[in-house]
Amino acid sequence: QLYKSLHINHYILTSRLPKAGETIHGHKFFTGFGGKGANQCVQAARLGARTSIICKVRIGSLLLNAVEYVGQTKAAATGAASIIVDSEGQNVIVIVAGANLLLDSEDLKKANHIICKAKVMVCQLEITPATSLEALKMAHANGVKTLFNPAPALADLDPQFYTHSDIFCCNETEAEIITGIPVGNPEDAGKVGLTLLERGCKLVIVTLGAEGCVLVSVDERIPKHVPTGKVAAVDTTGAGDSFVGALAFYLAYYPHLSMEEVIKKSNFIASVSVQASGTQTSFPKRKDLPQDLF
Ligand SMILES: Nc1ncnc2c1ncn2[C@@H]1O[C@H](COP(=O)(O)OP(=O)(O)OP(=O)(O)O)[C@@H](O)[C@H]1O
Ligand SMILES: [K+]
Repeated sequence: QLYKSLHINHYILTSRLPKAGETIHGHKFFTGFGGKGANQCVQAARLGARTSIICKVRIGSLLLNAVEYVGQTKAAATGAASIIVDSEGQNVIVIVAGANLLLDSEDLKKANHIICKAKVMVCQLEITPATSLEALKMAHANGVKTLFNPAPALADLDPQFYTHSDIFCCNETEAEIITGIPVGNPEDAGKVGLTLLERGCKLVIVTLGAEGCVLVSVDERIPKHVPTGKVAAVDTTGAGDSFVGALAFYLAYYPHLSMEEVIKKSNFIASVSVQASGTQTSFPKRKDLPQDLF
């Protein structure tokens, strides 16, 4: 399984968010790895998947095990995000994509052997869209299943993303930016799914937070709402990445499960992540989950 994009996150916890021009004291600072690609990769790995990430960082900035292809550059800093969270769980985030945006065709060529032998490739939009698209095409040409998560969303997404994604998985906000259809319930999500099928998608999943997901595909054009169990959410940050990582894990290791079953299991795993704080810190490990998921 393959993923893209990596950030170093700097977290600051404060009692409230600062106003423009204001300096306040925070009570905690810590760093962690982030980036949608890295988060999704971590969730899949915690379920037992063998994963690789293709990314670019500043030369000498960090060494990662579990990373099979790391391009290095002097031209930009490693991607970074500053995340300030107040006592109510509200946050403000600034991301500097940095070296992630320098991942290019040359890097993909060097990683070709990894791409060809993957069962599933997962792409997001935290690297240059053209590079993501090229990676999807390379995977597709080699019979690798492609899972595309158009995050952060772009209004003018290249239409080739639709045809080169075996599975197109977005949340409500991304669905609205991409299709112009505001999503507030499963019915709206169904409309998004049908619109994306018209644009060339084969299978669309729209995630709906506590409502679970809606699934639409060329084989089953009637939108199917797959609800998730009720849980006491403490921090939903990272739920989307936990879901996508779980989805990739099941697609690679349980290819004969029905899509509905795969989504039910992925819903469950993401619902565990919302019951703990943080992003990667909240992603469950296989040994701590009910074994009938595997
Ligand atoms: N409150 C919740 N209760 C149970 N499951 C949840 C909840 N919120 C999210 N989930 C699970 O996580 C999946 C993804 O959530 P969501 O649609 O909110 O993604 P997202 O907006 O990309 O997440 P985020 O931006 O918070 O990381 C949902 O489909 C569901 O399975
Ligand atoms: K969480």
